[in-house]
Amino acid sequence: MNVAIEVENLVKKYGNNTVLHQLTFTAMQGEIFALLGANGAGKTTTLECIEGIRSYQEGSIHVHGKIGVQLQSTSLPGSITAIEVYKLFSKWNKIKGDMTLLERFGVSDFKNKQYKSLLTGQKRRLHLAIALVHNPDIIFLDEPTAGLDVEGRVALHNEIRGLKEAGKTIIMASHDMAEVESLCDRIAILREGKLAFLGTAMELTQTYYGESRIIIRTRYPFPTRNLINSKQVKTTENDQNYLAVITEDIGDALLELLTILKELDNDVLDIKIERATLEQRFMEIAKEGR
Ligand SMILES: Nc1ncnc2c1ncn2[C@@H]1O[C@H](COP(=O)(O)OP(=O)(O)OP(=O)(O)O)[C@@H](O)[C@H]1O
Repeated sequence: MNVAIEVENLVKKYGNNTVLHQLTFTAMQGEIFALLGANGAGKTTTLECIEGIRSYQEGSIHVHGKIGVQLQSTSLPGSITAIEVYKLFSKWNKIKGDMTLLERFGVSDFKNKQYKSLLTGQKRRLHLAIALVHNPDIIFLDEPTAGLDVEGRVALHNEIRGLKEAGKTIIMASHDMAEVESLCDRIAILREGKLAFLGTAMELTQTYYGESRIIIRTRYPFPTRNLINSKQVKTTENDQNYLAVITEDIGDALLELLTILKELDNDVLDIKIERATLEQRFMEIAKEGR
């Protein structure tokens, strides 16, 4: 896999306020890469530095390919029609706009409507068509499905997957963890302008000192006094034949629980393990930086 974007030791200051501190990461060609962080963490600043519309003080950025940027909803005049917007951007890119893109994103259905009267989903589809007009290699999406209904969301997610299949690199900022989990190959989490996490969604929920919950249903009640000296089990909830324990080590805790149950000649009827969700993990890293 080839590199699409290389950001190395990026430092950005607004006046005396340093908002990006030696930021380093790489996005690969053909991956969907999420840039996450709490408000003010530096996502927009990072994207704008990569897009080349913001200067920075130190470090380097290398972008390997043509970029396309999805506009924010407020960026266009209200009286212009959808087709005029599309032609304007085609002209700006010195190309004859590919009208099949309008069909593909359903823009043709509302091409003569004024921008101000478009629904949120229509605006997003138009913005995506504009971002793709010059057939870019790397596409920047900012909250691509915010404000869309379920149907619009699913349709747009399929389009984004289609772009990836066509070999495009997608860099997206999103606050929607379900969207990030289902779409993105890798996630970078910024906290106060520093990289707090870089990896897959799976790594984000699995690797960690995070706590998990083991819930066991047994044939007979489980006397919790058996767990008083346990190193693995932090807290327990016990209700007749249900036992729920919190642990940082699922393997050892499970082994210990099953051994005790065996000794007591108690049967296990069901075991359920609940891990931290992506949302919980994101909150921990983005807010506390653990
Ligand atoms: N034009 C500017 N002038 C001065 N400070 C700025 C400017 N733009 C952003 N900042 C500051 O830089 C920091 C990072 O802001 P940025 O908008 O990049 O964060 P963000 O993660 O995109 O936040 P959000 O999720 O709210 O969009 C914040 O402290 C913000 O106040």
